[in-house]
Amino acid sequence: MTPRTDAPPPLQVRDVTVRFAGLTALDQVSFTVAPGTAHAVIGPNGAGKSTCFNVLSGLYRPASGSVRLGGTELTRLAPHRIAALGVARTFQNIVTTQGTVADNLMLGRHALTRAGFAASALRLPRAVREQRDHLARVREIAELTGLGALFDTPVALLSYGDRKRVELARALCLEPRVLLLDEPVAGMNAGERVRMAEVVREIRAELGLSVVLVEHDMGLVMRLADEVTVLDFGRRIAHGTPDEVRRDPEVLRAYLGTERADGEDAA
Ligand SMILES: Nc1ncnc2c1ncn2[C@@H]1O[C@H](COP(=O)(O)OP(=O)(O)OP(=O)(O)O)[C@@H](O)[C@H]1O
Repeated sequence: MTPRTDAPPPLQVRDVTVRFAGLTALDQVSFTVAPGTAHAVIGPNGAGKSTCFNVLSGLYRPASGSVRLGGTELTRLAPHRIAALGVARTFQNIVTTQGTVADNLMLGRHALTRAGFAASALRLPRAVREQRDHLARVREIAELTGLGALFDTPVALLSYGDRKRVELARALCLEPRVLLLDEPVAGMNAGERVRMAEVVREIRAELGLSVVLVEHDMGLVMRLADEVTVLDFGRRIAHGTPDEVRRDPEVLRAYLGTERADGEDAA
């Protein structure tokens, strides 16, 4: 019910390979997300970033390799089991259009609800108390993500940027120890991007969780990430701090003609 206070375990990705028919979408990819750090996975279109995220969250099962959260192997677990272990994700495309911000965040608490359906429906005292505690925590998460003033607003009335933050807040309602952010600023305007970057920084500082980020916005990646893994055609071609990867000749080559790894568009 209360926020998790223990440090997140390391997330270790080792030699992960994913094949679709004849195509190797991930080819023996390895990286480690150290506890409490922000780790970005970047690369040109088709590099394997989404495939990597889908492996981490249990939507895809790799042909070989392992993903371990602390001592627990994740690759054989269903997505809801992985979420229950404290790995929550957001999705690129917003699907939320129904209910208020509060309703959506309470849905994010579902997996943490102990009182059964019958107890809740009958409004038994334990269920009522649990519901009240969840609502209080959900309100805190709304404040933390800048949604406090919009708590009772229907999601359908929100701007795109605010709705993306509802998605983020809903993932936080699982009290994750590792947060997977799939293109968190895709489709946002400049102001919304800055706001989202601030929120991600704040939630990391406040909740001490690890963040794994897939993102095309290189400026955001360079500002937020402690470490960066660069994929190209399913292979890891570089790895290091933002400063190290932005100078890496392989990375510059991979991005040539698409975008530069230093956050500037290629001329
Ligand atoms: N379900 C699938 N079936 C077949 N091929 C797939 C599937 N998902 C991804 N691929 C292929 O695997 C490769 C990696 O795709 P992926 O979506 O992981 O790349 P990405 O780096 O996320 O790209 P983008 O930046 O364009 O989202 C691509 O060649 C893609 O066409």
